[in-house]
Amino acid sequence: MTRTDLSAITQQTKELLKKATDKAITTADIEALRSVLRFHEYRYYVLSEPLVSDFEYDTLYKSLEALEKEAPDLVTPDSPTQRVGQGLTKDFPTVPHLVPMLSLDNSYNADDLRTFDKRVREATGKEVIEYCVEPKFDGASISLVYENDKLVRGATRGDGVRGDDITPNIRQIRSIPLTAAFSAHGIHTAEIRGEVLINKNNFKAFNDALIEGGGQPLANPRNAASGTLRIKDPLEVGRRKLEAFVYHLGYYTLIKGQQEDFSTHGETLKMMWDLGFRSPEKEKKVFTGIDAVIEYCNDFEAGRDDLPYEIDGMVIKVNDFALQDRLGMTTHHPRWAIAYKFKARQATSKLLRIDYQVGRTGNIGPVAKVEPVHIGGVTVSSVSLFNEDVIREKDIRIGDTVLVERAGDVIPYIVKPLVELRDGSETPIVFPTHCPSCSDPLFRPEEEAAWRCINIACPAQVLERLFHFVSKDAMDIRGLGAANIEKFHKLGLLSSIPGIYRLNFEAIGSLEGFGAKSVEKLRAAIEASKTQPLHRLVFALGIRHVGETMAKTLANAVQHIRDLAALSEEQLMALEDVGPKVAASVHAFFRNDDSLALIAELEALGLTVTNAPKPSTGGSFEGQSFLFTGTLNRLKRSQAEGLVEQQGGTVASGVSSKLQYLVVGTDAGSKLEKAKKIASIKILTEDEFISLIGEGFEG
Ligand SMILES: NC(=O)c1ccc[n+]([C@@H]2O[C@H](COP(=O)([O-])OP(=O)(O)OC[C@H]3O[C@@H](n4cnc5c(N)ncnc54)[C@H](O)[C@@H]3O)[C@@H](O)[C@H]2O)c1
Repeated sequence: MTRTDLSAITQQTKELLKKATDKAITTADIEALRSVLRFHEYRYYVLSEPLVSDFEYDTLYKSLEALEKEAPDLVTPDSPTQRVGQGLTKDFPTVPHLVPMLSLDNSYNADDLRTFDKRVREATGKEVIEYCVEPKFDGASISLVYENDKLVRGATRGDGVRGDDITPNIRQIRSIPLTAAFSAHGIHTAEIRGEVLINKNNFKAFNDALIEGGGQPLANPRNAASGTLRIKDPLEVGRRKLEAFVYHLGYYTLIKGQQEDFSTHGETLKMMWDLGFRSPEKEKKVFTGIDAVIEYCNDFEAGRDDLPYEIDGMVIKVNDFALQDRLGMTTHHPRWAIAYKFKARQATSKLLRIDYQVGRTGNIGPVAKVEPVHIGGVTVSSVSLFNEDVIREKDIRIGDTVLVERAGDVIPYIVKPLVELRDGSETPIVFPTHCPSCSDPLFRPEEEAAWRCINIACPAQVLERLFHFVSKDAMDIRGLGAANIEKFHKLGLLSSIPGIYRLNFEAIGSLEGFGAKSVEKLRAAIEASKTQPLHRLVFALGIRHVGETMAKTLANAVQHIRDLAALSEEQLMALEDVGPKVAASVHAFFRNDDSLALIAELEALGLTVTNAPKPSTGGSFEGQSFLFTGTLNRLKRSQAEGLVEQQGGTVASGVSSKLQYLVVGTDAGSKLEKAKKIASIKILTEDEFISLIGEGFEG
């Protein structure tokens, strides 16, 4: 496809989207809609490089569906509504599915689900329907055929009728059993459906390795899973640690004289779980009536980010097989099921300009300003680009249409520019040579990705250092937020960290918006911060490469903060998890006269600069250290660590002979291997850890 074709079809997509939003689409648009949808399906299924968001695709798809409903004579057999996406490659032999692998109808809100329920009730003549609700796994669909209890074939969904035969790759996925006793349920041949996924941790590790090797990271775990299934090297597939959930018994034949022992979808999920598959048996719930279904979908969406794998919605299925048969299917989807899609996480937008932010250590962070776009329930208009290398590697230009992703708590980022959509008006990004705040020339130290301003009096840096010092995880001074710091700085009331402890409260009291009460609160918060434990002060100083955990390691190693100045780089490196980079940075900080003067000043102002022995908390973990590895399923990592600290224990940063407990979640890696070699370390599962906490736990 040439660039002109591409820009024509993009233009056409935009026009149709606008018409769809304005409800101005007519049957005259039907052919254009079809060809545009076919084009985007090819980009999505075959190239794994979509040019529009799923929501935009679905909007056009729904418009076509509505038009065809209005004018059934205009439906053609090759219409996108009459088939599922094209996903056949030329790399594998193809095999027919025993029954077609269809898509799902989509819903986006409670009203859509109520309409679906109404339709089902009307078609079946039932007053209430029993539904089985389960997560919609966001990976690549597969079909597995078992004969005489043996896995004989694994295929992709392909075009829904035929799929790529990828049996050798499928055999590498450990959660897919090679034998499963279907015969115990009277079944001779079974075709089951599932989704292949790569969990978030493995995806991250995989992308990190790609980046390290100089490659481009993959956009999301779904692309990673579907791409991996199609590589022609089964051992490499095995190394990528794919996982599979199976969620549907699509077809089966019975052994002569036998009878099936299930009559609902929920029962088959349990059966597959008992046969050794990973089915959503633990996640599924069966409800009578749609209201409880809606509530469960909302609850699941709220907890989506805590799952170790990606889901993009829920699937609601009529539970009773007899009712499913009565409802039947269209050429595109079964009428007895619907997907409830969560809010989208990706969208396209236009890159308008780059702003440059000065960090507290003088690093210059480019921030892309994009046309405001809704992603995952929030409006995104600023996206960090981290450093100049990211811009160069991704070849991002002003005026580009960019694919923006925002997943859960993760800050939004630019996946890539859509190079195909360039029309020549885009301009390369020219990195500044001088600090945008103080105009000093910028430096880029060797082996670093960031340009820096090294003027420590640079106003932007002063502000950032103050923001960091008072922040929640540092000295936690409430009432001294960014807006107040900026205001006081502007008025000349605050220009350095010690200045916080010398604030002129009288002057502040006379400012607009500050009553006697708020001034008193601020004074009390500042006063209280003086007794924060030493590790918070170490963190608050904003030493490069020293995060919260490292600050604890450093603070625990000394009596007085000044003692850190006496440690050589070698001595620092002997501390847990301190590498050469951290050691060099800490050493440089404490050998600097300005830093020592700052510490002396803070000590004179009454801040805690010594490491007082911790009073006994009487907690049951007193004196014990814990480390967590792998993905926890019941607790969030931060929650688990908090529980340890609450009980008087400490959280270690690595495996060593000083560690007492290693708590192991799913997919634990090298830490577990290392810990197994040290006999004194007790290895606990998450459940064992929770029972150790005992009755205090209410999670
Ligand atoms: N952005 C684009 O350009 C573009 C292009 C084409 C398609 N799409 C997206 O893809 C969607 C269509 O893709 P699709 O046909 O794969 O449909 P889908 O992804 O919306 O839903 C169907 C699929 O869900 C999967 N699934 C996961 N968990 C399941 C469970 N528990 N039970 C049943 N199925 C489960 C199955 O693989 C099934 O094939 C569109 O709605 C659109 O959002 C986007």
